[in-house]
Amino acid sequence: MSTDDKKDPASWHGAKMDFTEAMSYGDYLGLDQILTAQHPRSPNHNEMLFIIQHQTSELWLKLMLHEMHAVRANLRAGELPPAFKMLARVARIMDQLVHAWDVLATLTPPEYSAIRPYLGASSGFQSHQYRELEFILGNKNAALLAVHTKTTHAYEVLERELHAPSVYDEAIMLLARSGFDIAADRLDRDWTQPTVADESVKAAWLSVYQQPDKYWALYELAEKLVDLETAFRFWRFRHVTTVERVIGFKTGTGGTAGVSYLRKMLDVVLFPELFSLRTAL
Ligand code: HEM
Ligand SMILES: N[C@@H](CC(=O)c1ccccc1NC=O)C(=O)O
Repeated sequence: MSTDDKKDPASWHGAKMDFTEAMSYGDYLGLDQILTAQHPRSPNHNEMLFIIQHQTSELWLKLMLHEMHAVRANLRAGELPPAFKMLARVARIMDQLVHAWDVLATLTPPEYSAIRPYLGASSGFQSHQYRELEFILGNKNAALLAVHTKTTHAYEVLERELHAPSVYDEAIMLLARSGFDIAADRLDRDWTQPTVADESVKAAWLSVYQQPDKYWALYELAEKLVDLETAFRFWRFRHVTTVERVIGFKTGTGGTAGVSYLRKMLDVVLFPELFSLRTAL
């Protein structure tokens, strides 16, 4: 690099400097929109943390949904290797969100209490992307559509997802196509209902785990799903413990009892047979 280079505003180590005609980093990423979407409502310094923590979570949720829709399509098409790759990615994203709680836990009760009155009735309970993720994983609950206005895109998406087989339903259909004897009412059911444990599904997964060499792809699928559910459980646990640390046992802004509601959610089992079969191994 010559001294001239350092002085020339059109060149720094050969880097392109003029983007009047070309697409720049910020153009490509839509940074003008993203970086002007933080609107603190309180005078409190810590609200920026609260906003960015949620916005980044929503971006990761968006990617998780993008991946999970593709996982379901790949399972349906019997394309397992790409589905494995995506499931592994989603589990790692979930791990990242688990660790993100460490940042939010730096928010102390008095700091949050200064922000909370400005949140009104808004709550993560109303996150349509979170609800869609629960639905695509099989934790269906039609009653929760009501927080979304009927005419909105979010409502339509959630309604469509409520009626569609979950990723786990697709895995079970794959078991049947692989020759396992799955109960007919498990293969064609009311998809709006949450996953319920089924003995024929448990027996099929048990065979897979008893002969991994014979059923390697299904075995790998099962373990990828267990990885994902494990990460999700950690997320739920960190949520409720962080909430207890920050607001104690106050009622939630979304109207639920708060910590006791979130604790109840720790009982949700997304892929029941994949966990219950372990006792038999
Ligand atoms: C100080 C931080 C937080 C507090 C005090 C808090 C508190 C709560 C409470 C009390 C609920 C129950 C619903 C209600 O009545 O409002 C809830 C639900 C929820 N929160 Fe948070 N939360 C916090 C951070 C977060 C973060 C960072 C996320 C990430 C996106 C999040 C996502 C959710 C979701 C998705 C629900 C619905 C859970 C379900 O229905 O199973 N929350 N939160
Ligand atoms: N439910 C929380 C409020 C809350 O956490 C929240 C409010 C607005 C936007 C995101 C939120 N995060 C998760 O619920 C509370 O009761 O304090």
